[in-house]
Amino acid sequence: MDVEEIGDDHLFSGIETPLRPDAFAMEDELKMELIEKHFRHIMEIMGLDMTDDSLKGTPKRVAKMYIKEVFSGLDPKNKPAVALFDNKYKYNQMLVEKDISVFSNCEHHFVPIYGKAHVAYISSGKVIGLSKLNRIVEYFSKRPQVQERLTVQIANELKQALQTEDVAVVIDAQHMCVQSRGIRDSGSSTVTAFYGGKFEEEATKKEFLAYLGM
Ligand SMILES: Nc1nc2c(ncn2[C@@H]2O[C@H](COP(=O)(O)OP(=O)(O)OP(=O)(O)O)[C@@H](O)[C@H]2O)c(=O)[nH]1
Ligand SMILES: [Zn+2]
Repeated sequence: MDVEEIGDDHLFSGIETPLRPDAFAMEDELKMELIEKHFRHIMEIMGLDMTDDSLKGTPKRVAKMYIKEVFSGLDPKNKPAVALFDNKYKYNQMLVEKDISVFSNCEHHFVPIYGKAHVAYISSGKVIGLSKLNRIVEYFSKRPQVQERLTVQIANELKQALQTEDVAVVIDAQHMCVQSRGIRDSGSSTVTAFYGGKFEEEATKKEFLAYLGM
């Protein structure tokens, strides 16, 4: 999609998540206290009885969920450590990690995006532990996201971690903002893809997609 064409460049600006330079100047504890306070205010505005047993803990739960769980990937201190190992097995073919669960949130509506990511790379002489592929997907998912940016952020991190251009990422996900509200199309899903280096070659791309049954 061309930014110029849609004429709404604030919606789709750049590969980096738009964060202010002072994004982490405030301690997590204080962030949670403030989110709790403001979320309670939102619930009060909606007329909810905040003395109700089931509701009164919700602002605190939401604050903890935002900072420690679903948006914890905003903070670089939560980035997974990825150790590189020598490719002593001399495995020089494609490695595909498929069906990695994606749980993210749409940055336009703050409702879930969920689906599967499939990532692949061809070793340049180094390998990483398999679970690190899943962890990289998880880290970038735990941000307010658009699927295009999520795809590119994962690909860039894989390139950097694995010291190769030969990486591919496909994400197939469902957006609750499309399914449960707005257009309310519960049958559609969104597929995005990144192909770098050798994956831009037709045969390599085809092999990767064949492993995915695509
Ligand atoms: N490209 C892209 N768009 C997304 C993603 N997630 C949500 N959107 C879309 O972002 C757009 C936001 O557009 P707006 O018109 O400002 O929002 P809205 O009035 O709530 O739009 P409707 O969803 O059509 O009711 C919507 O079309 C969403 O479907 C994403 O990951 N990528
Ligand atoms: Zn949305």
